[in-house]
Amino acid sequence: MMLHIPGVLTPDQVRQLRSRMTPEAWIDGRASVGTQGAQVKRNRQLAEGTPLAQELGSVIVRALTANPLFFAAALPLRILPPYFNSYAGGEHYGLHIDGAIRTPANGGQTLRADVSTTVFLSDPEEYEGGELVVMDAYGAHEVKLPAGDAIVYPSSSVHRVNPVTAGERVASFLWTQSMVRDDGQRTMLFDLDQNIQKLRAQVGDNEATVGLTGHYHNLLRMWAET
Ligand SMILES: O=C(O)CCC(=O)C(=O)O
Ligand SMILES: [Fe+2]
Repeated sequence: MMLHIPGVLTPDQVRQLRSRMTPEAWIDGRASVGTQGAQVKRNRQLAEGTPLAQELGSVIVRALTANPLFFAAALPLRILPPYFNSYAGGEHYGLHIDGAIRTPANGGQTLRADVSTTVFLSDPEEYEGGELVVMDAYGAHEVKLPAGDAIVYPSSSVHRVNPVTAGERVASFLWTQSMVRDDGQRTMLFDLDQNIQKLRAQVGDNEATVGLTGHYHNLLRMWAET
């Protein structure tokens, strides 16, 4: 499932994060990638594990974990400390797949990447190109969102970032291990959850909505690892 989550960060939070990213903080993005990714990755990132990356990353993690849509879609068990990237002057990230197993720079707990997230920190008007393109069985999906919005997509999908031909595209990206490993199961749980919530808003709670909520939790009980 691909899901657009609007307003994860407020405009003020975006401004504050951006103001901390001074030019000298950026390093070659190939520092955090395997050999295949290194051949197609041309961008810059904040160095992993530094106090700056940790501080800015914790703003992103707090905002995402407090967001009901992110929680319902990703069902997070563990979140790797977020990364920050910048693309300008034709920089891009060619077709690749995110590695399955990730260990934080500071030696924290290893996780399995189930859900990939990009939080946009530049508005679409600030740059040309730079679309995140995610492939799935239904084709190629181009994503370019307002600053503060996020996209989540399965880490199992091949994707790329188109060259940024003018301006600068700044984003945060991160990997989540979900309590539910399988994207199809997560999608079913998300759809069920969202429809139960719609129903409860329309008719309030009754025996049927309680029963459906029970069904949601029983599926989660069947599929979740904690
Ligand atoms: O910049 C993005 O939106 C995604 C970056 C990406 O795919 C990666 O670093 O693996
Ligand atoms: Fe990626």
